[in-house]
Amino acid sequence: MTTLSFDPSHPPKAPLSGSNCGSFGYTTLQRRLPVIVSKIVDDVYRAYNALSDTDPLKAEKEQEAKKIIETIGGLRYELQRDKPFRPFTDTLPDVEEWNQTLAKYYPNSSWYKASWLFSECYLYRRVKEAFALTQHWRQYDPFFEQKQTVFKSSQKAVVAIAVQLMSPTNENDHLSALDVLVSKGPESKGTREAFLELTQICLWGNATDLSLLDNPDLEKVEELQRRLMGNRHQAKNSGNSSNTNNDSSLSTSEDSSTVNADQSQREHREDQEPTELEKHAEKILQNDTELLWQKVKAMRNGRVDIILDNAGFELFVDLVFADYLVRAGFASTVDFHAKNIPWFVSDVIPFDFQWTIDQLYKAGEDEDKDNNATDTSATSTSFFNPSDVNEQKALKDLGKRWQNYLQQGVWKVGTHDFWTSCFAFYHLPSLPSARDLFQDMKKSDLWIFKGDLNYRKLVYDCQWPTTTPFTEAIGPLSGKDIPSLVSFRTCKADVVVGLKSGVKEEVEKKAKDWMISGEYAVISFSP
Ligand SMILES: O=P(O)(O)OC[C@H]1O[C@](O)(CO)[C@@H](O)[C@@H]1O
Repeated sequence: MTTLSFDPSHPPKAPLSGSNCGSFGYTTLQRRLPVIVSKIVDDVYRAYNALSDTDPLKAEKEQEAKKIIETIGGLRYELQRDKPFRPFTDTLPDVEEWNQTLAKYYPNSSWYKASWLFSECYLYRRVKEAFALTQHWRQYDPFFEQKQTVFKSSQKAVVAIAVQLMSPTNENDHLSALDVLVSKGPESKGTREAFLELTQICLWGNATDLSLLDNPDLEKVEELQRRLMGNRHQAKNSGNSSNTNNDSSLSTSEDSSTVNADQSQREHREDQEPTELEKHAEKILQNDTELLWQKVKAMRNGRVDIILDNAGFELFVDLVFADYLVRAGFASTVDFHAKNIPWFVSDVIPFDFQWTIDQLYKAGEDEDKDNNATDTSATSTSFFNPSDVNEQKALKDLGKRWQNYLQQGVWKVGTHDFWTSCFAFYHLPSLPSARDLFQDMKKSDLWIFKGDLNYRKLVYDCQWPTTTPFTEAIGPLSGKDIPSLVSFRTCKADVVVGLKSGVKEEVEKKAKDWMISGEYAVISFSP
């Protein structure tokens, strides 16, 4: 392996590490990861118990499943006893790089000695190894069921957004709300307002990820989404599934085609309570939305790359945002980057991506089976099943539109081992194994990084003072030959940069756990 221009074990500042007692890294290694690992054991146990007696390979599958359970149990033991890292033994294409990195940069290192970032990535790669060493379970995603369950609890929010985007704005009008908004062109007020609202929805979609919720309380997830999408739900719950919701820019501006009407609605709104999204805007501690808008506004038929984070509701709102960029004419292609292997519990793998779109266009239809890699999960009714025909139609239309984007190459979904390596994004321009990815991504106009882990990898997960400029913390990624990039991230790890002086002290007074609770966020832009 060629020598790296940045030694992954020596970031530019002291790394976050499990060795710092009381840090979130420590809590994660001590408490959170053992729970996550135990849930994998439970999942595999359930999966092999659900194997059909008529399956001729049942005995073989069962034997392999027991081996996986034993291996994962061993992994938990190594983690809890802080045993030294060992090399990987499977034959996946990234093994050589992992093993060379371990040997060169982490000799004699272990879970609590290494950086938190490395240890955590190593753990998920070891989980993959346990499955990769089998014949029948190599494609199995032990997190799929959890992702599915939580996404199901997002149905109300998903339906509400779909209805808002897809419903005609009035009876004589066949155009959907989003189309009306963007039909006035990129410079129009409606297009800008839709942008402002959708960036926030896209941002806060990152607040409910499964690795943070050890025991996801589905009611809490729903409540959070209800609060964020508050005004949409009020409209929906009052039986109004078309666009008469006055508090949302997706339904107000220009949908009556007169700016005057829009203005009077805005004036009327001034007397009202701020919307939930407006209230949440105060919690965006670095908010570069305006800089991002200036960039996006100047783009015509460009290329956007979205480095995805979580499946479920977050993926859904990412797709909504990508749809907006296409319909407004800012982007003619969107390249989505998913993970190659199950990662940090709820990260999107390509199967999740297609599955999500499938569930939308199949809304309300009966179907036979869902297929994870084994025959263990079966459902007899469709995943989304709203009783209202307009709601069903909105989901279906959205799903069909997105499927068309995929078929026409407007949207592309790719993976690369770089995203599930141990490397921080500092290494993207210089890592030989990522050269193809980097060369391709350089053709883009804008990179959008979703979520906490991507942010940690952007800023190398180290102990930066919070006032460090974002462009400094991302090192080589702020270089001249790199496209503009933005990170949409709710804060779930103890590293935050880009704050004005005094902000940290202020927010600390309000919430001691502000860095890790997912309640606060940043939208950080690098031109
Ligand atoms: O899904 P996200 O937003 O990348 O978050 C991943 C989570 O996992 C962690 O990396 C730790 O397990 C946290 O930093 C973060 O809360």
